[in-house]
Amino acid sequence: MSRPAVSIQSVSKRWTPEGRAPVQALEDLSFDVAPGEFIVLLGPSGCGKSTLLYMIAGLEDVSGGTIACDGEPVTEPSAERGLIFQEASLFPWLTIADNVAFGLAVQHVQPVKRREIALETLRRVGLGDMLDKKPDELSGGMRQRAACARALAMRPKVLMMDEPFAALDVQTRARMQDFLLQIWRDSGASILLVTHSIDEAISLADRVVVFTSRPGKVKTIVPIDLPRPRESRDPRYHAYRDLFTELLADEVDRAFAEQETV
Ligand SMILES: Nc1ncnc2c1ncn2[C@@H]1O[C@H](COP(=O)(O)OP(=O)(O)OP(=O)(O)O)[C@@H](O)[C@H]1O
Repeated sequence: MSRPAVSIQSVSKRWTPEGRAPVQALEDLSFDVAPGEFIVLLGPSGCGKSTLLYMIAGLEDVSGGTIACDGEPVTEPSAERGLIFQEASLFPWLTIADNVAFGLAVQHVQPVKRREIALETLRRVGLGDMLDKKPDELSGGMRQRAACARALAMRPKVLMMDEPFAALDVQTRARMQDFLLQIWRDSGASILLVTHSIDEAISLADRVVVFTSRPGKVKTIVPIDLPRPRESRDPRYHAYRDLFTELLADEVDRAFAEQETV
């Protein structure tokens, strides 16, 4: 078997906010992500999904355990690991092309080459006509595509997305999911995507990692054994929906029961 793109071994994370009780966000978390695999992280609010992405991105330290990407322990951020947030975090004063080229400048790519890569990537995400627009001249879906282009321009091996489509309307969200599957196939990157939407998880994932309520642990990992594009009328799709609804309801009930006994 090939080396995992991401290997998470016995990872824990404890936050110690100043003047407040420590928070055990994650506990003894272990799973691997294969090269080119699409993983969705699903779990109740506050179970540590975003925290896990930040640690894989190298933006936060683990409190215990190890995270390795392509066999190398993660100690700092790297262009090989892109992170996309719910709100496209583009620089409002730069054009879309300059936003995409920005990360390349940090990597010391020459200006002509930067522009070339930015144009090529923006064309790939369907924004070839928007190069000189500023972010606030674009719709929410377009801004999110530009944020994807900025991450893709760095040719990441791992792309992490934290509820990337949560702020979009239903139709735009469905289109963005199709778009994401297309760029995932084209780029060959592994994807880790956080969502609260069971349908988004079933539509996109190779495997869904379901978290327990805080402290987040792996409750179960469910491979989605359905051909793409996934058809929501398929009875097997419904079976997955029922399964995830039940798994999440258990965790939300458990979190409420614990709050009541505190
Ligand atoms: N910088 C921080 N300092 C202190 N505590 C934090 C910090 N970041 C997150 N936490 C706490 O860690 C826990 C996990 O947070 P995290 O945002 O990772 O969960 P999540 O599963 O992504 O939640 P949601 O689905 O609501 O976005 C929460 O209790 C949160 O309050």
